[in-house]
Amino acid sequence: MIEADRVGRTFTVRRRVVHAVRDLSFRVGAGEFVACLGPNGAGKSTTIKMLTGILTPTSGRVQVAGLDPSRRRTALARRIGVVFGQRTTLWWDLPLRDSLELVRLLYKVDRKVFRERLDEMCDLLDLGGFLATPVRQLSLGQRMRGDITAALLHDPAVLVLDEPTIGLDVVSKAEVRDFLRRLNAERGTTVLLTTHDLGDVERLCRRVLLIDHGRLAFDGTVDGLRATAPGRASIEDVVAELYLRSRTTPRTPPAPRPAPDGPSATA
Ligand SMILES: Nc1ncnc2c1ncn2[C@@H]1O[C@H](COP(=O)(O)OP(=O)(O)OP(=O)(O)O)[C@@H](O)[C@H]1O
Repeated sequence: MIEADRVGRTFTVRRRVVHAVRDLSFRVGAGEFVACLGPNGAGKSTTIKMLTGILTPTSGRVQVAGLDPSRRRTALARRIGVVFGQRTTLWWDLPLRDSLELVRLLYKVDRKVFRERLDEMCDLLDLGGFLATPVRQLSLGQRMRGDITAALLHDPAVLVLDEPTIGLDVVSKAEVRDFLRRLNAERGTTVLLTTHDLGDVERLCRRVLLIDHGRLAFDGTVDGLRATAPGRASIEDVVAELYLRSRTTPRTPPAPRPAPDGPSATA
């Protein structure tokens, strides 16, 4: 369903080349629920942006739902839903209901289907109390529920979320997680999310991709991730150790230094 094959993305900032993502390869099958972890600046958002067609890779190949995201952005939009926790796709000054109606028009969702889905989302995400509220007046938790609804109105096969629980209180987090778990289990929607909240990982994901310095550092189960730092009590401790190791490990091996009295053989 999602495929990254030796993908790279660079940015040039004041003539300096930043390698945000390097040589990244992974596959996510239909119906999987996968978390993408990594320290700040590791390349997670850049990866998500390439998977959703916002950014074009500078090397390698990406396919999502059988499409090249940057070339088939419109076609892809019909197959995937995207939620950015730090930004809304809703219309700031419109009531949530009108904002969702605009999304319906954009995605050409049949009016009857829209009503059924909205009713369902109102039940599952408890939207009813604030459908008439302008988006700018919504709390972060309400806005997130609105954004998730907007991303799912066209019933996409894949849902990609960038930090969906950021800033949410414990109850809102639990509600969003419960909703995502059910979406994956009952509708079979493939879910890929980035997060710094390891509660999301423990409660939702069977598989973890760990990105470090733009490269894939781990791809496996949550238990497999724990096993990389034996003796650590919690998943937070495991991940903290991995991130600390990453800070102290050079990104590329240092060039061999010649011995003081000239180059030596294999010493
Ligand atoms: N538009 C851009 N222009 C220049 N550099 C960028 C741009 N976007 C990202 N970068 C750089 O690419 C690297 C990876 O950034 P990215 O946002 O993908 O990391 P991240 O893992 O999502 O981080 P965080 O967890 O802090 O959100 C960083 O060094 C960042 O500064």
